Amino acid sequence: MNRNIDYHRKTNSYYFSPLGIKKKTSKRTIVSQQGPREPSLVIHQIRPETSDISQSVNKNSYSYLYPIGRGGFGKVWKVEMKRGKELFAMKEMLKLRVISKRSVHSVMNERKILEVLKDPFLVNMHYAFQDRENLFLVLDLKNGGDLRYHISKTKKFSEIQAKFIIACILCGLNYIHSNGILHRDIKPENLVFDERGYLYITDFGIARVWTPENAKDTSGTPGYMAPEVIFRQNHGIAADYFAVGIILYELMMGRRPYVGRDRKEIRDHIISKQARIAELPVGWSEEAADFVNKLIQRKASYRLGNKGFGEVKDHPWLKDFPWKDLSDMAIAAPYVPKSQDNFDPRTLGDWKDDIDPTIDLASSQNLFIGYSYDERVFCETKSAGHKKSFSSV
Ligand SMILES: Nc1ncnc2c1ncn2[C@@H]1O[C@H](COP(=O)(O)OP(=O)(O)OP(=O)(O)O)[C@@H](O)[C@H]1O
Repeated sequence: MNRNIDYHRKTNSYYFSPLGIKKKTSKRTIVSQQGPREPSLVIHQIRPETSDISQSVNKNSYSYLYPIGRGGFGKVWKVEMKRGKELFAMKEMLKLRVISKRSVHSVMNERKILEVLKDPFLVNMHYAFQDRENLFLVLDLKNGGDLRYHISKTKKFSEIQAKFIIACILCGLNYIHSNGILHRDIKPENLVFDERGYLYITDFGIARVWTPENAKDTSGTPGYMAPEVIFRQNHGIAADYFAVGIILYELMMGRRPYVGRDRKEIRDHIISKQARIAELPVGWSEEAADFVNKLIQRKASYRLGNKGFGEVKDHPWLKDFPWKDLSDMAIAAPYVPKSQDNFDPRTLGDWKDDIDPTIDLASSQNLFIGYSYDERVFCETKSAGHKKSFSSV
């Protein structure tokens, strides 16, 4: 994995660093702008040796086994790499759909961040490439379904099960934070199990490099968003720990502490009252309730985790947790998904989305997520008229 800022002499451009793209000094517009909603494509050249992503891998390098899910832009397939027979999940994203949903920025952001992050507690990316119509990400295959699915099925978890689940999240989160990145969308939908019951963090669409000045925008999912994010204040790693507290609250109580139909209602609840666990559910310890209450502190500076993973793992609830065995994946998980119970094939029906008819097909085909076969270019789309990237956030 490349951990240095990369410099491309010919184009005078800097690319990937451990903290994302540092600086771009050269760009070349290749598609003319014909209307206010059409994309213009800006190509940034990068050196092939700066990346793990090999340009020789493409769609034909895989045998498609069957679809295992449906994302916002296309199907997710279980695939087998022809060379080596390794199994992966392949996320297929229709370029027209990505542009129509103004999500180019988040898709490219995810790809850039996954390029630099590699950890056993994340869903890692192995390859990124495209054909004329689709972008593809080849990811670790995690067959156990997401935590949202399991919460809806299981309702409440035992303390032992919840502790294991939270410990997996904390391991992944600690790795992400130690690379200077905030995930900013930790929630059950973005946590997936493998068949053994280990849990992995996925979806880096709105993750970002943390710097004190830049983390002021509001993004995330209402219900899991820390108050400082909702109120557009500067935020850091404590915002991700707040989401962990909400998840543990949910595993313990079977509901979330701050609910509402929209951001405004949730915001009103947060303003009016500090949620806390006052009554212990049967079978749960005082330490667990204290751990949750400290993580869901509204004020970030008082929140457990504000000073980092060290203080979280020193909390009495986690005091004797076998971290080394967890990171060696040597513990039998106390909650194990039943095989094949995590995916409803009916969700793979036809898309009824409206693809924006004004998007120029030829332009969309020039959207690259990996290297194009001959030019080795990496591309971002900018919205015409405004100097602003398409974005879903
Ligand atoms: N790495 C993976 N291993 C196994 N299944 C996966 C993997 N990634 C996704 N899936 C399956 O595909 C479904 C859709 O995943 P995806 O990440 O594309 O969802 P999404 O967050 O809605 O998409 P998007 O980020 O494109 O909006 C998941 O709910 C899951 O069932």
